Amino acid sequence: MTVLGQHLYSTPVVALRELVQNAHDSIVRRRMEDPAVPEQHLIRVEGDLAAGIVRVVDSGAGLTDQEIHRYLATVGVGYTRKLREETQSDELIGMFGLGFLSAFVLASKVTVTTTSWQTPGLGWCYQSSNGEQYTLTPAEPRPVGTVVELVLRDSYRNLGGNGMLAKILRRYCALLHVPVYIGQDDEALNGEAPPWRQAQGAVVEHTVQARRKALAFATRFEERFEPLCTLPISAGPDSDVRGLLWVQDGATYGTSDNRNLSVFVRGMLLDDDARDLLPAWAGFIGGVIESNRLTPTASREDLQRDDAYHAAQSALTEALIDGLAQVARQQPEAWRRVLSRHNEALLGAALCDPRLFDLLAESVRIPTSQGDLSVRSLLDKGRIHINMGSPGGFEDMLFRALHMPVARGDRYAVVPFLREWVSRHGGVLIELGTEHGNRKLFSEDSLPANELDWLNQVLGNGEKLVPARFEPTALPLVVVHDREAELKRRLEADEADKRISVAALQLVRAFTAQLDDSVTRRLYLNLDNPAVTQLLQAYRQGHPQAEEAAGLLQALKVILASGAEQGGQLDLNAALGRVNRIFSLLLSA
Ligand SMILES: Nc1ncnc2c1ncn2[C@@H]1O[C@H](COP(=O)(O)OP(=O)(O)OP(=O)(O)O)[C@@H](O)[C@H]1O
Repeated sequence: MTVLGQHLYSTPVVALRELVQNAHDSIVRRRMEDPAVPEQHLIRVEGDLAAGIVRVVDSGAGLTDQEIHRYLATVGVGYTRKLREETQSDELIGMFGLGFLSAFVLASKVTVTTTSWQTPGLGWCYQSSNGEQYTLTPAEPRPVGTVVELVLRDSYRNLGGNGMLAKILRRYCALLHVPVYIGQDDEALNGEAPPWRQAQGAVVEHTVQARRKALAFATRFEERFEPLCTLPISAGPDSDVRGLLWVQDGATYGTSDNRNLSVFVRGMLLDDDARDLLPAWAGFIGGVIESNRLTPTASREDLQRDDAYHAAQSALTEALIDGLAQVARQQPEAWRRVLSRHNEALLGAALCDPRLFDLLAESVRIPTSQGDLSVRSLLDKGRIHINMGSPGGFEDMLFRALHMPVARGDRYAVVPFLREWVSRHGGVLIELGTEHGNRKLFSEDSLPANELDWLNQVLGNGEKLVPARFEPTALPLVVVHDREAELKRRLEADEADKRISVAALQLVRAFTAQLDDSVTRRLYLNLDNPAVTQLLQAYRQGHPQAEEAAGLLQALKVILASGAEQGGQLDLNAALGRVNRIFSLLLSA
């Protein structure tokens, strides 16, 4: 009893939902069985704060004394399941024969007064303080239906307030098909049907007015964000899921997960955090859905991962992709806001589905050294440059000199997105800092061995010297860090080992084994640069000042590198000293 009553549910408040659900099922039963059934049915939940009492009143089928013994008082057995199996009804909610027990968690005494439609002249009163022992006595007949009265335990007395009851039940019962009234209210808390039930036919019409209604509905459900625009979900052949998704109006980062999905089964809220039904990339999506096919677990707070669940998952992904495409087509202003709020998440999303990629390819923005730009404005003669290092590296310096933006490969999803983009739309992606990328940026050339030796001596600080030709020609030389070698070092560092699992580590090792880290820095010397050509000429002619002039270039290298990164390895003060010395040498000559 303790396990079933107390530990099955995450919160004792669920008991209120269970009682309203029983009232609902009893009304459905009466509609099916009682030929003289009244037109109007209702459920009324009344609280008495001072007395610490809650009453749930229904105009349902009521129970006979036999039924009380057999169904209400027997754990794991319910008339509801029997009826459900006989009629295959989609309306009945209960199935496990357990929910009523949860009342004893909230209440020190439960009294059920009931009159069955089968015996309208008789009343029965069930009473129990623990669900194990109970009494059943005849009572004054009441109008057909049932009153369940809870005398609340001290710790739950606040549930006796009508305001509190309304707050709780508004969430659970928002989509229930029978009106639920609180206290003496004459307006039901679930009076307004959700937008998808109001629409004629299967598909929600997309008029401005319908959109406004849907947005107002979404606003009531989304607690943390303002909904930005809504996306309808209609039932299809594989899944009966219907409802509404919306894009949240709050900035996300690539991996933010604010998915928020409430699932109603047969009109009753089952799970208000069913985020796994939404695709993982939809971190900026909220929604409400309903279905009769999804199967609750016994606690009725989660869903079984069955065929219906997987069908619902696919239906939601489809609705999401179609819905976003529709917003892009029909609501340009909302679409602009979607793009600006969730740019980073959408970059990642685009990689998960080719249709999303098509939708977003031209409109998402790529973070670059010059701010966020569309892929088109990053293209330079069919080439897109991407910095595989962190910002502030030589790549940024080089591209600043070229007046060209370079994409930031250190940001979420940028590298795979750009790779996908060029594979679909053509163009060349130059990944700077990788050997492959460098070869595209610097066309390597050669020099005689003696010249290379001398240059190494006067310009080098342990880098590999590579004679090359590159833009801008005004730049005589640049030190380039090998990003793959850096990555290899980082991945193989001991501290990384501690943070990752053995399996992941094996993968990492397999990957890094392929990376050549024998060269960590290359010094590209620009043979198109006038200073470099003159220097080489001076060396060849045995010019007495050739070494001093080289010293100036070496100083420039150090100064540029210190502005870029890891200048710490080079002596900036010595370089500045050399500039001063050569300066005074020139002027005194
Ligand atoms: N208000 C009510 N009016 C009429 N019958 C009721 C009422 N509440 C409970 N019952 C009867 O008692 C049975 C047991 O109820 P209980 O809440 O324990 O389980 P259930 O609703 O059948 O299933 P679940 O555990 O899935 O909610 C019901 O099947 C129904 O026959």
